[in-house]
Amino acid sequence: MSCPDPAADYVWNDALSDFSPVSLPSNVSRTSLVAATAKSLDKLRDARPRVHALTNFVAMNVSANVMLASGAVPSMTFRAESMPDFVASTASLLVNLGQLEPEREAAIKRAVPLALELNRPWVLDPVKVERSGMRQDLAAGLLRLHPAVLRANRDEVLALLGTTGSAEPDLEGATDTARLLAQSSNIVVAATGAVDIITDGKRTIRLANGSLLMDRVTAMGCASSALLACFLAVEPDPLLAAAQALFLFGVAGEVAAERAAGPGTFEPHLIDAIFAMDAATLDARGKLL
Ligand SMILES: Nc1ncnc2c1ncn2[C@@H]1O[C@H](COP(=O)(O)OP(=O)(O)O)[C@@H](O)[C@H]1O
Ligand SMILES: Cc1ncsc1CCOP(=O)(O)O
Ligand SMILES: [Mg+2]
Repeated sequence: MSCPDPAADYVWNDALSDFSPVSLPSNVSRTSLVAATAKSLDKLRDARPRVHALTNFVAMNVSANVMLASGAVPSMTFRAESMPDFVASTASLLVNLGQLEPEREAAIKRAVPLALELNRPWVLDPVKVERSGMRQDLAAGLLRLHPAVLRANRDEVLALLGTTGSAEPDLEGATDTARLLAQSSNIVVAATGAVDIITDGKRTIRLANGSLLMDRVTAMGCASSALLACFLAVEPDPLLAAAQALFLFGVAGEVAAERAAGPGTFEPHLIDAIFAMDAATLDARGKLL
């Protein structure tokens, strides 16, 4: 049975009428991305920040393990009344729209205005937004509140731009599309796929690591968004936080794919590879386009 939170709609509608855009600086090289990713991982492992993830049941377990492997400490309650306590003490927040049962929607509408008020960076993952008008409406409202980063696959990016049809087949088209959404929403967009495109509309970083197996194991996108929330806890520039998280995730995915016998054994190898990641491995494998 759902548990409506009477405060949620009031706080939510109030928040929608009051947002402030972010402003961003410039320039990233491969060498600096390797060094910055390793540095952020050191910070995560030392400080062990707590990161609150409002995510779906399919993704919870793998996301929590990916977060723990990075050094962060996950919390995942989606009880609306618990949001003030959990958001006040979190370093950053993940908002994932997968499954989206009423309890989690109420928690999201309570948590996001609190995160904005308390200056906690947050990530939006608009899971399968192209398939549901209800999810479209919620995602559009959330985008107006300026998440630090939107992490979405190419179909989701297109849906948020209001375009129908399937994702751009070519990289330049997909890059233009991601830039357009970043500019029109004034946020960082991390459009994942075989190549991850991370852009604030001016600066763009494209990462070509990862494995085909990541498309054959459930909730890899959700787990990448969870890892991104962890990096927002230690890296203040959202473009760099997104690039570092997806760089780590992609390189760890490649390492895992070499060790796994198939999708069934991929996930534990991925978690092991994140846990053991170092600057030398990032440097040896990192591919920027
Ligand atoms: N064909 C592929 N080759 C390499 N990496 C991939 C591939 N497909 C997805 N990935 C990686 O898997 C992760 C999840 O991305 P994606 O599949 O786009 O998300 P979602 O599960 O939300 O659709 C990202 O880190 C992405 O780089
Ligand atoms: C909610 C849900 N339903 C099917 S898969 C899934 C989890 C999301 O998966 P992904 O992160 O790969 O988009
Ligand atoms: Mg997804």
